[in-house]
Amino acid sequence: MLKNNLGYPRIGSHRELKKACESYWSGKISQSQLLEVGGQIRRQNWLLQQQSGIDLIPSNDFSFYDQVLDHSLLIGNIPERYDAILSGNAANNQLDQYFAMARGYQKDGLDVKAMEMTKWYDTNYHFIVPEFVKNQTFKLSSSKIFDEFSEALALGISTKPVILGPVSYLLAGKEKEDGFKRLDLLTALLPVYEQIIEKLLALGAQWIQFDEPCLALDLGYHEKDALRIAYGQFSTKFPKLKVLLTTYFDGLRDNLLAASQLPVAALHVDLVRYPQQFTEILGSLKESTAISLGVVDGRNIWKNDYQQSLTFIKEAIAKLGENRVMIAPSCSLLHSPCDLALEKDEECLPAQIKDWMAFAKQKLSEVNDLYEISANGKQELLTANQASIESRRASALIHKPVVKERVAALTEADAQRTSPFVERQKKQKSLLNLPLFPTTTIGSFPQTDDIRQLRARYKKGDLSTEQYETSIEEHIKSAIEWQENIDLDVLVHGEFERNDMVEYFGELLNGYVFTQNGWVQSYGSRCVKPPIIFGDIDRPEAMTVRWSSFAQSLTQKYMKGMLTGPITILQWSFVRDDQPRSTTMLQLSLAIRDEVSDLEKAGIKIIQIDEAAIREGLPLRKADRKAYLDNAVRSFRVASSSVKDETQIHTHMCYSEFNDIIESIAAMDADVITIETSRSQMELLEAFNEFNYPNEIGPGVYDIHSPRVPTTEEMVHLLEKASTVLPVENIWVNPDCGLKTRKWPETEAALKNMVAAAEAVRKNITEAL
Ligand SMILES: Nc1nc2c(c(=O)[nH]1)N[C@@H](CNc1ccc(C(=O)N[C@@H](CCC(=O)N[C@@H](CCC(=O)N[C@@H](CCC(=O)O)C(=O)O)C(=O)O)C(=O)O)cc1)CN2
Ligand code: MET
Ligand SMILES: [Zn+2]
Repeated sequence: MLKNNLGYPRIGSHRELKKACESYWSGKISQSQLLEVGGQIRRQNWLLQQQSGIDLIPSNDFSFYDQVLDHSLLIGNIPERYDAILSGNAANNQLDQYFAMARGYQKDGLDVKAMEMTKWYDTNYHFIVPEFVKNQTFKLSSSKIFDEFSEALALGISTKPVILGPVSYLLAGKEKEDGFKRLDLLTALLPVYEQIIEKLLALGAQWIQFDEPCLALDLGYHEKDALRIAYGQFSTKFPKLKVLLTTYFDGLRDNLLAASQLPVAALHVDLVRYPQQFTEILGSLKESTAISLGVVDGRNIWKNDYQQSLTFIKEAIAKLGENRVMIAPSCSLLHSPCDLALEKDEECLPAQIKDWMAFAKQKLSEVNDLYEISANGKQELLTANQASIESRRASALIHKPVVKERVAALTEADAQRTSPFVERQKKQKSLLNLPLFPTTTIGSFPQTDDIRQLRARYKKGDLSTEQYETSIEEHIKSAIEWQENIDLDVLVHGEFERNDMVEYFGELLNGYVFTQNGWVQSYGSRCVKPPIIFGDIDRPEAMTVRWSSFAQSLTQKYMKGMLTGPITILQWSFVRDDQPRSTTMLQLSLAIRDEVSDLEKAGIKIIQIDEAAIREGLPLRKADRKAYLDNAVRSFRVASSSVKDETQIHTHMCYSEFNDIIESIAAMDADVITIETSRSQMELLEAFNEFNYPNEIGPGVYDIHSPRVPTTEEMVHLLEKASTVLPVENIWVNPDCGLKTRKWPETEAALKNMVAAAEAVRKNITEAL
């Protein structure tokens, strides 16, 4: 029985990789220093996994930015526009070209945009979307996967290289030209995979892990056929190769036969997300195929219930024999924080609650424990585990009857604004009196080192509350003056008091605990520290009113109140697994609803409730979507419907492919929605157009994930494009998302250009009339 791990967090337990990458990008360290940090992290991870008793230790799960982008380089899928990065006198090499693809490049007389980025399945991890053209060719173009295998081997560890499977890779990308389908490229792609396999086998690899998470999606005949062709071909050409095929994030369901009949040495399944089909899977495996049991949750932080996992392990052994069973986490541990042992602050995380948890490092031990219990009869490990599980189950900390009663008492009327949108719009237009194409931003302004240090010093106790709040007020004051100067129409306070749009609220709500070091990669060097919901949620006191009313008191212009909505708070927290997500979401809705009412009472006329993560939380399988969307819409409406008609409710969503959920977006009935659209050149608006989306929309006119400054002309162009599909009186002008990750100089330049673009478009329209 092998102990298998699919992937380990690569950020380093103190975010060493983040710090090194950002230092390299700003010219503070050399490339060789950056490479050295990468090497140290890999070494530590491999040794840790070895010490934890893992047999199948992954390599090539490390990445300086994103593993999908690494894969595009591996197979030589580099869009032509990035060729320029390597030529000329800039002395760039492949790593710089790689970062240019991820982040854009605007120096040495070059101006190249970043590639599109989007969410990886239903996670908060973002990948760089592969681009495909009609006569796409592929060519082995990076040695990373081989170098890392050799590097581990030099440490005495024979790893299992991890590679994104050809079908999931093709499906993750986008056609950039008409006249072909990306799956047609399989034939051109497979020879490069074969070269990779051949080289890895020559280096001594035994197992190769092929990730095919697309098996968790609704697949048609062509996709299943592509899997059959690819893995059929690998097994024919490489009889010695041991393929470990993985699927995760949902069950196989109707893809069971498509997966179980593939000629692979082992099939990994996610038994946390979808235990229902387990017996059926065991019964349908080919005789030569082993099963890797994904029993330890790679997506949440709760301690594994050994008793429950052991039932799977026992059943698998009984049916297949020990040699055909592996124990594993459900998916790559990329999505887990690194090490629970680093949490030492009882105020953030009380010992009693900490005892219920496991982070990546602890999850490796859990895999090992499960092995020790089932193979070596170490019952004491089971006894200790069951004591923790039982203490959580029976804990009085978790349950608050008043909260449960309030959720149970919610009515239809609680989820309903007073008047329909058309009437609200009239009242709002006459009250707010904004120009056509009103300009605004999404909420946050740059989180400078200054502000982070301020927060860090306050947390440490080096600053008094008064000193801290005075400094935050100064930041707000100068942000408001600054926005008035560049002549934005609707202002924001800048979110300087927030570490993160979800963590901040988690810290202010009951029912949450949080960590000091529980970082998880979101994209590139950006990490999040999801707060943890362990019990029933309520709001002890107003959370944002103090800052919003202070900000509003400084200006005649309208200030947007700024909240994170229930769907997003839930999606970006680690959630309890002892009640349905929809129940927790409604508890959050009520907390936000009370905050909305308090903001309105304090005189705030525009309130934005961010639902950045609505699309990300959408179930991967169509069959599950309606229930999710109904709950999500209801939750948003409960959060937003207490206000009078004149109060304008905004929402904001990022990375959204809305085509399939546009009805639900409309059903949320926000007066204004701001969305990400710029990297996809407003493609998205077609869905709003086709559906005749009635409410107001701010299609983002520039990409904030890149430091590149957009020109006025390109934003005018995007706004004109938007005007052809949307009624002009419904269009707002704003960036794609918040500006917290940007620096002030580029923010200033970009927003000035944006205001100029709005003015130009207004002028064109007036002249045309
Ligand atoms: N939860 C969440 N998910 C999201 C987003 C989001 O905003 N939040 N946005 C979308 C894109 N994803 C993003 C994810 C992270 C960040 C981001 O900026 N993260 C920050 C960390 C934010 C944070 O919590 N900062 C804390 C802690 C800061 C810190 O690093 N402190 C230093 C000490 C202070 C210093 O001297 O710098 C330390 O602990 O070492 C704070 O500001 O208070 C980062 O990686 O740099 C941005 C976008 C989608 N998903
Ligand atoms: N109000 C938030 C901000 O501007 C919304 C971000 S969505 C990831 O940062
Ligand atoms: Zn956003």
